[in-house]
Amino acid sequence: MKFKKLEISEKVIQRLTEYLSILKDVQKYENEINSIELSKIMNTTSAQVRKDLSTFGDFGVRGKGYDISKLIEIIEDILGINKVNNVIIVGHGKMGEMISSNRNVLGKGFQIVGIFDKDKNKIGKVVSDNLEIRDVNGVKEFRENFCGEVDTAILAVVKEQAQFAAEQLVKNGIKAILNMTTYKLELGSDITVVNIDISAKLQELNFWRLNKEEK
Ligand SMILES: NC(=O)c1ccc[n+]([C@@H]2O[C@H](COP(=O)([O-])OP(=O)(O)OC[C@H]3O[C@@H](n4cnc5c(N)ncnc54)[C@H](O)[C@@H]3O)[C@@H](O)[C@H]2O)c1
Repeated sequence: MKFKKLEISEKVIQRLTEYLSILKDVQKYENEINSIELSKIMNTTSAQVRKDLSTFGDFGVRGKGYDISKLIEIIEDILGINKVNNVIIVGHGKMGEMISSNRNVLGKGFQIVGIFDKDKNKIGKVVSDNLEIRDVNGVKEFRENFCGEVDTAILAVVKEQAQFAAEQLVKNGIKAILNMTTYKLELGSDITVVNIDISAKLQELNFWRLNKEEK
């Protein structure tokens, strides 16, 4: 089933990933959970939980709650992680290496199938899991010859190269970019971009730390 972006807010998807993580923990000792219990762990209201989950269908049983393993299955299906998604890393500096050398960072449903850089001194080097760093100019050929879809890239180039590198990726068929750079990419509306910025998150954290109300 396809969901229209306009109908679903980013926050709902963010919460969906949080529900999944909580459900996986709770599954270790419970088979069912109701919206009140889930809302307490999420620090939200039960109405919010019911509203979020009802965006995607009618999963709960009135008076009984949700079957946890079924709900996990449904959320994984919605997030498309019940199958393996192929991902390439573009830019294998400190950040790219941190990701490629620690596959756990990707979690369930994703595998790195290619690593690309423009640095001639890096190209040809074999890094974790026997993946060779390839020339970034070879993304198109790589995608065409790979047995499976490769639509997603993690962009970890220097900020100054971000827009150029992203445009090249799009020209070569990439449809979704996890943007690790702080550059605000401008790409067509058919391209999905999600930005990750640890520094911005720390600033946000700091604001809330400084403005925390005393209990
Ligand atoms: N998301 C975060 O929270 C976070 C944290 C730290 C750094 N960053 C950002 O991540 C990016 C990478 O940082 P780093 O410390 O790994 O930098 P780095 O200089 O160590 O590595 C950058 C790599 O990108 C390669 N590169 C440059 N232009 C390229 C292009 N057009 N195509 C392919 N490869 C190219 C370089 O050869 C190099 O290997 C930067 O934009 C940095 O600001 C993000």
